[in-house]
Amino acid sequence: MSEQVAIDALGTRGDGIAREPSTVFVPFALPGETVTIERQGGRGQLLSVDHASPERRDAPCPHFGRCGGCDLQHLGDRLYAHFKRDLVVDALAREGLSPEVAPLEPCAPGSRRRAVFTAVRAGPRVLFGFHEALSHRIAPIETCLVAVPEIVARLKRFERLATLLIDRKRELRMTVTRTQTGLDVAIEQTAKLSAELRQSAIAWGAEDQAVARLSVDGETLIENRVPTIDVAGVAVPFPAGAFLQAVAGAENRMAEIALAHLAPSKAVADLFCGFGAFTLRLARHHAVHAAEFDAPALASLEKARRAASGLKPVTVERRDLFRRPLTAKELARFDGVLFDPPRAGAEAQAREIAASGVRRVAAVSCNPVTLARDAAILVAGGYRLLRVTPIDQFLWSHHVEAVALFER
Ligand SMILES: C[S@@+](CC[C@H](N)C(=O)[O-])C[C@H]1O[C@@H](n2cnc3c(N)ncnc32)[C@H](O)[C@@H]1O
Repeated sequence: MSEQVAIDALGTRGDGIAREPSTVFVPFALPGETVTIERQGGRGQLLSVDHASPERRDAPCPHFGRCGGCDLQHLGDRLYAHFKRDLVVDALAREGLSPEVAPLEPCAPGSRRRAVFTAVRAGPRVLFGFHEALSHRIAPIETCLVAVPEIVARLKRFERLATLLIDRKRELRMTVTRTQTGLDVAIEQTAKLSAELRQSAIAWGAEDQAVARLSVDGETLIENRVPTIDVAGVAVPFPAGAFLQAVAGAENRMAEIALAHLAPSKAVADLFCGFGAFTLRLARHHAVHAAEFDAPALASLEKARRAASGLKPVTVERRDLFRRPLTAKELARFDGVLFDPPRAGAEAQAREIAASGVRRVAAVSCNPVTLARDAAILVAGGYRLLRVTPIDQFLWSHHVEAVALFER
């Protein structure tokens, strides 16, 4: 049965929230709007917008509403920037922190250099695209407004490859990354490749010189060029499937902010360093110790470090920083720390930093909730939280990056 409700807030996933007659989350509805919905438990399916907010705009992408990649295209610029900044402000406030929070640093459409596609069988057809929001269903796509043009221009080709290689029972995952030397295409969960399929996949990779490498379940089928990522003038070999900041411009801004803060430091620890996106930038000015769990990422960093010239000393360490964080005692030889953990944050590591004497700390995070928790640990340990900058690395999604700067 349909009902009309008044939306009075946005939830952390960007859904409209109506509180009367009882709380319901309504995707694609905005505060100030009156909408007609059909309730399905605590969620409401939007049937019509009866009174629209002046902050509403037409979504630019034809797949908006079905494709789960972008859920905020209907927000006007002002509301969008406030919403994302507030994700950070509110998470910090819940931990009792109220530092200066800068305005949201914007992100341009067509700048995401990595896309993860899924293909599934639907009867005789193969659906290729992105997951729908909160669903296992796939929304087929003809275009994408957030990915870089080199990726968007080849959607049909990627679909062709996925259709060729998809297993009978499992869904196929394809991660496409634009590197400095071309596209890295990494496929997971394929059928066991027959000699014929293997040849077809290799031919697919050979016929498009924009493809640097094609790998299937970790095995390189064709490498036209070694995929590399440029970090501060150093070409780092890109391990298939390794973590990469999604937008180069966002990575640059995060690095700029963190490096400016750490500039007076002599020796810096870069924790959760990946293949060295911050390590190699830091190493232009400081001795750096880089720690990370992912062995291929560390091997790439090590290779790049050896080949580079003009760097200060860099040491790398494979270490599980959740179980075995650098201890306060080990941190005594550093006067700066940068940490950039996965979404779960760096609770154990934050406790050791809080107990250390390290002068300056920069925290980079893709999750405001765990960032706030870790920030509260540092503040309880005597650090001042100087400033937090939200960065829009994930355009039109409800995700936001942030860089937080601490000092003692
Ligand atoms: C958000 S990424 C940041 C990587 C790098 N700083 C960059 O900007 O490219 C988080 C990194 O933490 C690493 N990681 C995840 N769990 C870890 C753990 N328990 N110990 C150490 N590193 C871990 C991941 O492999 C990944 O490289």
